[in-house]
Amino acid sequence: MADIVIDRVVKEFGSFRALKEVSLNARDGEFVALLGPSGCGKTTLLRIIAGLETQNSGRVVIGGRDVSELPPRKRGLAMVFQNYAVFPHMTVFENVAFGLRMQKTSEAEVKRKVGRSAALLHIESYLDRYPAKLSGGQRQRVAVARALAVEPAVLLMDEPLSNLDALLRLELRTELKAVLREAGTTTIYVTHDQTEAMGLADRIAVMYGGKIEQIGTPLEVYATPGTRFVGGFLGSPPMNFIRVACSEGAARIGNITLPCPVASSEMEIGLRAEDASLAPIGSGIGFDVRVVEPMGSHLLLTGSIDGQLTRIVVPPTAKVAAGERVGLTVDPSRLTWIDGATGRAVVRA
Ligand SMILES: Nc1ncnc2c1ncn2[C@@H]1O[C@H](COP(=O)(O)OP(=O)(O)OP(=O)(O)O)[C@@H](O)[C@H]1O
Repeated sequence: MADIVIDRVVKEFGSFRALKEVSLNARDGEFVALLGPSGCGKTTLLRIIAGLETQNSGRVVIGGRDVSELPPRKRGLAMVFQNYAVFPHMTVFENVAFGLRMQKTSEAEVKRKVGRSAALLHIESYLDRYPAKLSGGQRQRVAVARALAVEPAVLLMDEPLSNLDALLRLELRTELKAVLREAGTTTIYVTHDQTEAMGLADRIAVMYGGKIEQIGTPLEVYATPGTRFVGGFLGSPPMNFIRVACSEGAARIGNITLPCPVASSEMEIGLRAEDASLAPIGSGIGFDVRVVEPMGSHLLLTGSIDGQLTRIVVPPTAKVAAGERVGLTVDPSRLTWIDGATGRAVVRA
């Protein structure tokens, strides 16, 4: 069993608190993505799990063993970082074999495990080459193959795909997911790329300002954000937030009335761009279209509801022009109600 428990970890750099009592559990074999904007503490948390950084307080427990005081090599984990750290003076074979040789694995076993790992990452055909003769994507595959060759119970990855071009990133992402699922490796993966986190992870921990804002499956964090930050960080375009006042159990938005979950003068309605559709002429919430962008699979409409910036997506064949006022229909059950004062989603009673 290689579950990971991060228990109330605090990290300070001088007087700056980079991690504020962060707790997180990853189950055996689970893939957890740490997602958040630059500076939110993702890398610091990963480095603490790895043992490359020491926390001020809190514990890291891997597979039931408290590793908080152990050096990295004694924690039973493998790591892959973004600047593909392959050794230039070693062939691809020797690079992949590196961890196995450190463990004094027999030659026959080295051959078998390198072969298996290389096959998983599709690098068998260049095992004899040196890294200088490889593309960035191939080098990154070598780094991942090396990490997997030792069959780690826990794999830590920090933006491992960020140096690759978009197509290669997509290809390697898909492979990584399949390979890690097959191997049953518990993985913690740092990224600021929401598509990567959504595509790869069993659960996403969304971080902000040294804290975990929310943790859940990709669908949970996307469809039911717990805070304004999470709703705004996930999704492209991000969730819309429209300020409304709730009185006597109802809020007015555009020219329609919606039932309010709580009585508060300061509420925001979180509306996903794809959760609004065009209403028959003369009905729905008034939406003033300012810009129409044809994106191929859909039209992105930027405009305003009650003077507040709103972006929605509609089918590519929709007849909408900039400067028009159209009506929108929304499904009230898909709206997120945010308390404007706290930024937290309101759970309906
Ligand atoms: N060695 C250090 N000394 C001082 N401050 C640090 C140190 N390492 C990180 N920090 C600060 O801690 C905060 C968190 O940094 P961290 O690298 O964990 O963020 P991140 O979420 O991984 O960001 P990015 O995506 O940009 O790598 C940042 O404000 C950073 O400036």
